[in-house]
Amino acid sequence: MTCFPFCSKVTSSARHDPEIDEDISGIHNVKLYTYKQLRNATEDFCLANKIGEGGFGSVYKGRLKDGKFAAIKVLSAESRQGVKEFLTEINVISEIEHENLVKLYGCCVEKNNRILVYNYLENNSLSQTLLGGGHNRMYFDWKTRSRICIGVARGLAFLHEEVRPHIVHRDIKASNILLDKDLTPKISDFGLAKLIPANMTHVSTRVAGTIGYLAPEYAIGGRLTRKADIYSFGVLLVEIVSGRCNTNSHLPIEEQFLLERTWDLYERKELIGLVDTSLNGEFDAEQASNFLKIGLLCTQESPKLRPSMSSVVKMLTGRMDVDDSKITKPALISDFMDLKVRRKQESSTYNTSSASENQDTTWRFTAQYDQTMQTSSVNSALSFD
Ligand SMILES: Nc1ncnc2c1ncn2[C@@H]1O[C@H](COP(=O)(O)OP(=O)(O)OP(=O)(O)O)[C@@H](O)[C@H]1O
Repeated sequence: MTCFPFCSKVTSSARHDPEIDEDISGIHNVKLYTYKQLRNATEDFCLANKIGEGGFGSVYKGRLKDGKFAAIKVLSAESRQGVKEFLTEINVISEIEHENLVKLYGCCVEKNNRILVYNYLENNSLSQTLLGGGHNRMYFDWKTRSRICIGVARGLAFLHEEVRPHIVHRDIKASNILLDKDLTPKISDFGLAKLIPANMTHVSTRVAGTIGYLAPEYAIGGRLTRKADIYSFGVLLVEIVSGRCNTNSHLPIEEQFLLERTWDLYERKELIGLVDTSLNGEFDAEQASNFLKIGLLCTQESPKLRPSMSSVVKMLTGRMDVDDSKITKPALISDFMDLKVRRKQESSTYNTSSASENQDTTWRFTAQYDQTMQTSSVNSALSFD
């Protein structure tokens, strides 16, 4: 079991650098790199080494002094909100280690620079390689897909049940699942993560996450429990089996929303028709059908009915039966209200503007939410009719 809070030791030659400001006091037990070290690692942050662009800045591939490759995420100077997430990310993942979580090597806090340094993962994100239509697209056979689903479930079960206090990730989605050289999945991007104290069943929070993956009770009520992550995982699971994004406006209307489509096929006992046709029928039909049912169990309207992540792992690995009789209709945000969301280009990764038409249909927002407010006063990028 891994426990918070962490000890407050900062390890680095940079700790005596007078230019490091008070942000450092919020950082515990993390290796600190100097800006110069990271500039050398990335050949002065040259464009050729840029491997991605996220909501909060650019990501470069670099080689550290010890010879290890690293993904170096430079927070953009304008990103005020990003600074908070920078500290969250550091404090959440610096002490935890798991095969299915991205590893943070350290960070840099110097003058205005805020930089995170991770282990470099060779095979990009699931949104690029499995769901994307660009040059990063890869073929995933059934065995690899099932291994990825189980790996992500194990990583999430670890965050939810083994770490104290429990961690809710809040942004489980295909672009936050990175793959190493063996296609082992690693959950990344802990900038929105929340710690749930042991004596609390939920925390009330400003809503953040990505539409399409967001549990309606959390999106609407701001009530955050681990079940919100389990909902997002259920959406991701169905995406991996079907090889398509949760929303695709290019499809006929009745097929645009993946969960609706899944429920429809489930009711017609035709669930297997959802499995990715690019597999050319080469998959374990019983396992694929079970995975889709687990996706439905995870996305049910009542959070209480959704299984815990450890049960999900057991079901995915065949150590627990998938009980059909427990499946109820998924919670669809569109059932609750008509959402108008200002569209923001989703984390378009560098050099992959053509990566995926499907990716364009993912929406991301961060909404201020106060429990005393009416939903109509939710501000920012999300508004309700
Ligand atoms: N550890 C890593 N190893 C290899 N590539 C990485 C790593 N971390 C990030 N990347 C690349 O950088 C891209 C951007 O990552 P980042 O986490 O900044 O944003 P995102 O998750 O794609 O988007 P958003 O910030 O909107 O959630 C990723 O899609 C991936 O291609």
